[in-house]
Amino acid sequence: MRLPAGVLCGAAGAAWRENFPLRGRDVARWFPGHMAKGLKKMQSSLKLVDCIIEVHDARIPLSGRNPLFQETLGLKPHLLILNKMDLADLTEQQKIMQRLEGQGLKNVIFTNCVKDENVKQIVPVVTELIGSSYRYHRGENLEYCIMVIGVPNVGKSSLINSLRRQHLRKGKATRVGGEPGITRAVMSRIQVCERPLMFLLDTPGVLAPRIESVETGLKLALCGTVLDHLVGEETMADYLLYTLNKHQCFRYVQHYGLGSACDDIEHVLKSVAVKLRKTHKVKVLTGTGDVNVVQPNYPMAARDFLQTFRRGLLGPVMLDLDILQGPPPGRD
Ligand SMILES: Nc1nc2c(ncn2[C@@H]2O[C@H](COP(=O)(O)OP(=O)(O)OP(=O)(O)O)[C@@H](O)[C@H]2O)c(=O)[nH]1
Repeated sequence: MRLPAGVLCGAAGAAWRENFPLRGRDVARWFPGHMAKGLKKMQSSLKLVDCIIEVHDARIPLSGRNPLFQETLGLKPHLLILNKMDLADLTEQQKIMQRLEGQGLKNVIFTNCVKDENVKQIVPVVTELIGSSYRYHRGENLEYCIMVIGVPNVGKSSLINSLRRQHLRKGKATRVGGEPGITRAVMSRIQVCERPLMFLLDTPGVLAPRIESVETGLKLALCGTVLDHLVGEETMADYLLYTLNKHQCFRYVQHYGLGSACDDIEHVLKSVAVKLRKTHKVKVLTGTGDVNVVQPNYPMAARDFLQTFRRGLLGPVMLDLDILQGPPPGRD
């Protein structure tokens, strides 16, 4: 594993890396066939749709949304759901809302679809949005049809299931999974509410054909929207460590019993592997013959570090803090 230059280990407050050497594999071009097909089908079904709910991850409220959605589906009333709020540090929520408003996004709700938090706010907002728009193609039809869109793994299916629990007291209608790309069948039409009679169309997660930057790709990958092996788990673990240190989120130190915070991913993963007993013996040839050396299992340690983060056990984070702390667009 290559080590980043200028690594520092020490107590909280030490100087952390100012930037991340961007050496991820090309995340920027992951656009599998089912996504292209999905987007086409979504466009062709638009005439049936009264409103669009776009679900995105609350840890990256300002980056990683698919610009194709705006270009191709932007004709309908739009509600942005920032889901997984339980995993996000929302200290700067006001600033986030201001930035989104600057992008023309006025209807935004933060949710936790596992615990059904804030999900009850959605139907009234959608009803209001549709009421104030001209449903020229629907005439007297009193059914509401909403399309749920978003990049993979942000909780689109979970949102539909949560709405059903809240309004119909019914269980799962659509499959939920921890890996991106679970929903592949386009356009399952699912009832979520009786009054008003509301149906949601679940859609497959669609990433932009070109992600705007490698850093955005890494943030999307940390949130689980891109398959881990496409980026490389050890690169992602290093980006995670870099982010946690930069944001002074040192819960990982206690979680893994590290003694002190550290900016050296090799050192951290070694300690993680030892703690998890994920080590193996390798034969090393020396001048006096073969010697068995204990080697940490870096890939397994990296996987555990990522999964622990995604479960929220390393504390809430705001991966777009760099954007929030920078100048608003158009003022640099
Ligand atoms: N912590 C947390 N996890 C959530 C939340 N909502 C969904 N999840 C989890 O996120 C993962 C993905 O959820 P899905 O509902 O399958 O996401 P999706 O957007 O439909 O995924 P694709 O089908 O890949 O596009 C699952 O493991 C869910 O349990 C939330 O609010 N908080």
